[in-house]
Amino acid sequence: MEEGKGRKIIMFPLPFVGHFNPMIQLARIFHHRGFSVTILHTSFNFPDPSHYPLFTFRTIPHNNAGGEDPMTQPDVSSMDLVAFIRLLRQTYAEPFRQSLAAEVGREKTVCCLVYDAVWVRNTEVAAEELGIRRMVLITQGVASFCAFAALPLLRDKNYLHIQASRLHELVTEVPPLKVKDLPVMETNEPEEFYLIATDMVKGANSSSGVICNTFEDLERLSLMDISSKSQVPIFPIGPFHKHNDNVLPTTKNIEDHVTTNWLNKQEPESVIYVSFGSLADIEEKELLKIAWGLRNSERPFLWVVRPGFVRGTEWLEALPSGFVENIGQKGKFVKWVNQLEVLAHSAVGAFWTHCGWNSTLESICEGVPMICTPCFTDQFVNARYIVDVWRIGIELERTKMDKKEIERVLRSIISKEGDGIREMCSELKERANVCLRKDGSSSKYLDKLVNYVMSFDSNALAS
Ligand SMILES: O=c1ccn([C@@H]2O[C@H](COP(=O)(O)OP(=O)(O)O[C@H]3O[C@H](CO)[C@@H](O)[C@H](O)[C@H]3O)[C@@H](O)[C@H]2O)c(=O)[nH]1
Repeated sequence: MEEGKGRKIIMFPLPFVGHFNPMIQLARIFHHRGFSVTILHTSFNFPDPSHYPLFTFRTIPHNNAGGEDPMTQPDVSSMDLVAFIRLLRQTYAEPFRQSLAAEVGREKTVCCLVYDAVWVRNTEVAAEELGIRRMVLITQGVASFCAFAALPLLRDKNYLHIQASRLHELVTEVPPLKVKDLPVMETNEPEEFYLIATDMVKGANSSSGVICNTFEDLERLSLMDISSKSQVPIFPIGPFHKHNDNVLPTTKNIEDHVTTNWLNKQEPESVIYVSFGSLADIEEKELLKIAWGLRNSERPFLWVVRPGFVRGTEWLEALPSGFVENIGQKGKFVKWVNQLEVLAHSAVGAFWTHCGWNSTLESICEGVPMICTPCFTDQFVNARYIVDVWRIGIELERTKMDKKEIERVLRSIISKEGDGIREMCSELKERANVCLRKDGSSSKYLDKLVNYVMSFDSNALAS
């Protein structure tokens, strides 16, 4: 399709896998509709552009011209995520403004900026100065966005510092969430976290529109909720990765082939796939509980243990000597996998996940039941919806995790007890397929989005 021909969209992703992947998938969706796309990316975590030949990439340098990169200083690696995001926002605010101005000066066909909701203030000011329309991408679910939007109210009502004895109470302002599901985070900078979360909502509400990686049938009530509170158009066009086989190009390495060969040898729906995404880390003692629980469940498992996953040590050193050898072919440990391929493999019977939004959607699209161990922010919200609303998973709380409980949950989800969950998974998978058909809700919203962006003037001064 050629609708967007001659028009350029500038995109500004947050440089983490869980945020970059959906932005690139969205870029491919726009490209498919004829737009050209330039990605402005921080020098930190700069991707290999040769993997994404459809797009132009420009590096945004850090703010310490000629000096050391503030993002790679030794003390940065020990920072908590909130402090890290604060530093990221400070480091790239002015360089982003200059990069955007240079891009707009060079290109007369720019019709809008699409940026990750977390960047907010830096981008708002820069885009407004240049008269560029800005649209926000929410890489999380809409239910969690609604919970972020409710944070000021919840803070006024003192929910954010509630006693441990009330953690299981329903929060009537944001049902079906319980106090323990509120999208908060353990951090040394709680005020900064509150600022990032509330800025994100304000930034979205003052933008020209919000693009969400979700579909109407999945989050209907939450979509109605934000639409009723916000003046800006909302475009739920997900799941992004299912548009036109929008699978990101990956270079296959030997490890991927070995993993596929191993999966090919397993019984259908027998394997527990374990991955906690790209950011969460765990304590050494948690690693041990997971390892023993997996072993004792006697189910085959595929476990992603990426570097940095265990706080302060290498995972292999944390396990008793001989543990991996004793597991033998029953379990497989890998640093990283092609998750979409793994979830689509017929041998996979359940996904033990931290409930990051991409993993949640990917699992829904493949109809795989989930075991939910959320670690921070939106993951708590996603877990509640997976377990209580969509009924496609079982909760395995991080604080309650011990080897017996793990063993029990792993055995039950793969057995007859998991039948009801599997039925709901198939139903939801089908609904995800339907929304992407020509007359499905996500396809219709995408047409609306394309027409909307087409209505923006190139390098528009009007807003
Ligand atoms: O071995 C692996 C592990 C992960 N992935 C991919 O990496 C992405 C991980 O994304 P997600 O599941 O969302 O987890 P995080 O990396 O933790 O994502 C961050 O960003 C998400 C979107 O904002 C939030 O929902 C999470 O809470 C936040 O931690 C997914 O696309 C996976 O397919 C792989 O390809 N291979």
